[in-house]
Amino acid sequence: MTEPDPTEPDRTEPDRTESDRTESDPAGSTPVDLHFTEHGPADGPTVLLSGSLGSNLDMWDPQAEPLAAAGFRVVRLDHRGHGKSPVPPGPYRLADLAGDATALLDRLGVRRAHWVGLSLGGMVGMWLAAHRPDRVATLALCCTSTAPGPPEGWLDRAATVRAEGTVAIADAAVARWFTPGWRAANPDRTAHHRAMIAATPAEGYASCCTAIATMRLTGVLPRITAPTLVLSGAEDPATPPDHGERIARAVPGAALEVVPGAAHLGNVEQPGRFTAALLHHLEGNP
Ligand SMILES: O=C(O)CCC(=O)CC(=O)O
Repeated sequence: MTEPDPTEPDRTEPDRTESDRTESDPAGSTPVDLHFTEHGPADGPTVLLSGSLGSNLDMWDPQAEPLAAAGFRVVRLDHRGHGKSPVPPGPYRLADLAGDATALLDRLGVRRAHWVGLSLGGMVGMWLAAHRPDRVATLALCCTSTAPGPPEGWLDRAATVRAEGTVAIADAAVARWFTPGWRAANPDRTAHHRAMIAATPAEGYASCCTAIATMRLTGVLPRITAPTLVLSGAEDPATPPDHGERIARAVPGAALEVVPGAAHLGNVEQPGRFTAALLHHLEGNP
């Protein structure tokens, strides 16, 4: 049984609209052709890296080469409305983002992939593992949540971005992505990630905020059968470790690791710890 989640009082009832639509249309709306890159051997087991709101696939720079060197075919994607992927008009649902990812796997001829998702990428991974278990070999859920704050906050953020652009939220977001110490020690890399957020199309960013505001994941976690690792950043203000703990309790057999010295983009701030944990998980579940 999933425990009631006191932080998501208005997300505990099943979302009839979402479940009706996902049962009749598990792939969501018409998929778009996502932008992606590949590293590593084409015949290796596929690892799909799926990132956070406001990012592009460069956020996985610290992991791409090490995972490829370990023999994995590493596929990094830009969500719809992000990076170099198309920007269909919103709002979006997690089902839409998951449908784009399965369409990409189809294009690549991959039946099942190891899913590594951070924040929004983890939310899409939870959706996919629950609704399309045939496509997910293993699941790594990094710095993510089933309820990262009240839906109104996400709808307010979407409205701000639609009115003023992503530049309006870039400073606040990058302050959640990295600890103050890391930002002070890495001003160029902080500026690079701030620019990544500010370059995200407003329609894409805002529409993904709506996907987060309307998602209903808590009830489906017990269905997940993929071997699951939950990684949290000890200093993550956006999806704090107790959010990861709740996921790890609800997904059968899930392992949990809390990484010290990491805020929201823990894979960038603590690349060694994150990559080692991912490799241990992937190699332990071939
Ligand atoms: O990063 C995500 O995918 C969702 C959480 C978030 O937006 C963190 C932030 O930038 O504030």
